[in-house]
Amino acid sequence: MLRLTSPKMALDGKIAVVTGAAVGIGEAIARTLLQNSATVVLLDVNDAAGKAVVEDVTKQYGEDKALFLRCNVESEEQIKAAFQKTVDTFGGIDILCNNAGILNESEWEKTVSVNLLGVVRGTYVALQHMNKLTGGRGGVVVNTASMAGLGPLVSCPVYTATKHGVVGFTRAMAAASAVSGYGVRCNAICPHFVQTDLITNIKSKLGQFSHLDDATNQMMENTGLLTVSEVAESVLELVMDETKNGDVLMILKQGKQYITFPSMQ
Ligand SMILES: NC(=O)c1ccc[n+]([C@@H]2O[C@H](COP(=O)([O-])OP(=O)(O)OC[C@H]3O[C@@H](n4cnc5c(N)ncnc54)[C@H](O)[C@@H]3O)[C@@H](O)[C@H]2O)c1
Ligand SMILES: CCCCC[C@H](O)/C=C/C=C\C=C\C=C\[C@@H](O)[C@@H](O)CCCC(=O)O
Repeated sequence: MLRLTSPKMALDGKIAVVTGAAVGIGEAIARTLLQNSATVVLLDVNDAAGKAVVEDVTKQYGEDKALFLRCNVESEEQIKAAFQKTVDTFGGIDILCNNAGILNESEWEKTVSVNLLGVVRGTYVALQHMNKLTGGRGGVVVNTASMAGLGPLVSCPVYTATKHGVVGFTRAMAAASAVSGYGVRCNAICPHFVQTDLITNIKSKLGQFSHLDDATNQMMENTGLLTVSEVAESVLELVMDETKNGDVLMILKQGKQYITFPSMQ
């Protein structure tokens, strides 16, 4: 295939928004998109860390390639403002990575609000800008689910529910977009355990299920930990491969695999 640009230029001119981008997987996603020439808006509630990432990547990629905006994905108002600022500043949105997420079985309603409702809010607001039927130029949404979106974690039933919801929402949105002609692809990643803050002090995050942490800790020991870069590379694959819509990519230490779901027909 004749490449008109180098692979690293593949996202030149594309505008990406990444939620939960200040640290962890989101930071790695933002850096990987920048490395491939996208312009990236980083959204998070951690101002200090988010601004530090932007300061660092600006040295590497130049001015006007990255912007940090404080945005709590629990607030539709803040999401609308951040996305409008993105469009006003850079001219549109081509890529959305709904990545922000927490693990807290005590504050389980907050977990639902961030992990599931935050993905719905982000997708619906982004569609107002990306949908070809309403003046957008199409694009792709990649949602960060989890292996807990494919199978239950005994120690965190609500977290499990949110991630199952992200997988289901992503697949349904992908179908709705395809049938409606929105021109927006929707995909999800399901990483196994990744070395980030989210999995530190797990027992303190399990609430009434803290006595069940052994099974999860044992699984973590058995499977090993993914790096954030390994996860970000999978996000890049789903962003760049325009054949992917409604796809769910499981990411394990030993490799990655697209999930096949039972046919409903
Ligand atoms: N670490 C893992 O083992 C693992 C595995 C699979 C999936 N995930 C998922 O990956 C995503 C990123 O998690 P991580 O491991 O990088 O965790 P992390 O705690 O290192 O980073 C999460 C980021 O999201 C931000 N955030 C939290 N609540 C927010 C909100 N309301 N609005 C905006 N930003 C918010 C945090 O400030 C932080 O910067 C989450 O959705 C998580 O469920 C993590
Ligand atoms: C308490 C840690 C939460 C980490 C959340 C993060 O999203 C990582 C998830 C990684 C793996 C999840 C695997 C789920 C496997 C299930 O299908 C089941 O096989 C697990 C059985 C053991 C258990 O702890 O429930």
